Amino acid sequence: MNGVSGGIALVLCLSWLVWTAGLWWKHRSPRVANDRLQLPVLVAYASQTGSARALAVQQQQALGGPEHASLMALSELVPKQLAQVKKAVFVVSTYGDGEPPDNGRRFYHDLRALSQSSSKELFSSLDYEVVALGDRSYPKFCQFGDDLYQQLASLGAKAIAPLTKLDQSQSAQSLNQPEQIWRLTYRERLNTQADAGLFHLRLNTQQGMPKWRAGDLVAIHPNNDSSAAPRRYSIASASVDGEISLIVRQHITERGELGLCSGWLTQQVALDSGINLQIIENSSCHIDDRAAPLLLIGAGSGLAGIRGHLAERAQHTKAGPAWLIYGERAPDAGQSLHTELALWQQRGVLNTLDCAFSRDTDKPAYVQDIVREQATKIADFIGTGGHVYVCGRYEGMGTAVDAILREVLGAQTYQQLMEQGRYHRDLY
Ligand SMILES: Cc1cc2nc3c(=O)[nH]c(=O)nc-3n(C[C@H](O)[C@H](O)[C@H](O)COP(=O)(O)O)c2cc1C
Repeated sequence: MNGVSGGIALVLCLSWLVWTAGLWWKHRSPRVANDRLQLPVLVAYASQTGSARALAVQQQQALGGPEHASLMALSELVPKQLAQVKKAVFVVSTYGDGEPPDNGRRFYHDLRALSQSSSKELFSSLDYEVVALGDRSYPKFCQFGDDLYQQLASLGAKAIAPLTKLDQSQSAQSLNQPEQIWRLTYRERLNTQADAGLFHLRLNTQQGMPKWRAGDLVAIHPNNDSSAAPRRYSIASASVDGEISLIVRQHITERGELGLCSGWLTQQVALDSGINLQIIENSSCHIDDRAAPLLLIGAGSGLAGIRGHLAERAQHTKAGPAWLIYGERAPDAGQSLHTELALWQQRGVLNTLDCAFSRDTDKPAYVQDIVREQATKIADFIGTGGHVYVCGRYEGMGTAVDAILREVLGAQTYQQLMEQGRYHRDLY
C-alpha cells in the first residue's frame, strides 16, 4: 500500500469510527448525566398524551424551577439511579389496561426486576410522592400510579404523602392552550354504510390562529357544556393548513343512541356554529426526524392523526419515505380523503399505500394482517432509524398491531424502537 492510499484508508477508518460512535451515542441506553441527579429533587413523569408531562412541568416550577428540581421522563432513567436522589415526585398516567404509558414501560419492567433481585433497603434514603393521572371510567383507575407507589415502597423508599389520584376531567383543563371558539365550516360523511358514520369536519377561528404539531389533539365539551367531560380527537391537519380538520366516528351507545359528543358534532351542531375547542399538546406523537422512514398504521377515524402527519411532511422537500397501512370496513369509505391520499402518492409524499377492508367479500383483512404479510419488508423499512405511528382504536387494532410488530421486528428491535422514541401511538 503506498502512502496516499494508506492515508485514504486511515481517513476512511476514522470517519467510520466517528460515524459508528455517533450512532452509538444517539441510540445508547438511557443514562442520565449524574449532575442532573445532584439537585435536591427529581420530578419524573410517564405520559402518553402529555397531561402528566404538563403537570410534571408545573410541579417542577412549584418546587423552585430547574435550579432546584430536575425534570425527566422515566424513559431517561434507570431505576438504580434513584438511590442517588433524596426526593422524587413521580407524575404518571395509566394506559392500556392499567399499564404504564410507553415512556414508562422499560423503567417499570426494570424496577420490578430490581425488586425481585435487590435488597429491600436499596432506596432507603429516597423520599417520594406519586401523582397518578387516570380516568374513572376505566376499571383499573390510576393502576400504574398505584403499582409504582407499591414497588418503590417494596425497595425501601419512604412515601411522604399518600398516593394522589387525579381523574382526567379534573386535570386536563388548565394544562394546555386556552380554549378558543372555532366555527364549523364544513362537514362531510365519508362512508355510505348504514351503521356508524365517519365524518370529516373542518373548523376555523377568528381569535388568532394557534400553532400545533402533527400528532396533537383537541378537547371538546359536548354541547359546549363545560361541566361535561371533554372528549379528545386527533387533529387531522397541519398548522400550516390554517384550519383544524377532524375525522369523527359516530359513537353508538348500547341503547342504540348516538354518543353525546360525536352525535352533537356530526348531526346536531349547525354549520357556522361556534365550538369551544382546546388544543392539547401530545408530544409523544410528534416526529422531529423528517428524513427518517415513517410507517403509518391506522384504521377508521385513526386516519385523522395520519393525515396530520402526511400534511406536515408534505411541507418538507427532503422528507424520508412514508408507507401507510390503512384499514376501513368497506372500500367506499373516506372517498374524498382517499383521493387526497392518491394525490400525495403522485407527489411522492406517500410512497406506499396498502388498504385492508374488513368487510370486503373477496378478501376481508385487517391492518395487522398486512403487517404480518409484509413482515420482512416492514423490518427492512424501519431498519435502525425509522419511526412508526399508530392511530385508532386501542381495543382490537392497537393491541393487535402492537403484538404483531413485536413479532415481526423481534423483541430487541421492538424494545429499541420504544426506547429511542420512534414508536408513537395515539390510541383511544
Ligand atoms: C387507550 C387508553 C387506555 C387507558 N387506560 C386507562 C386505565 O386503565 N386506567 C386509567 O385510570 N386511565 C386510563 N386511561 C386514561 C388516561 O390515563 C388519562 O387520559 C390520562 O389523563 C392521560 O394522561 P397522559 O396524557 O399523561 O398520558 C386510558 C386512556 C387511553 C387513551
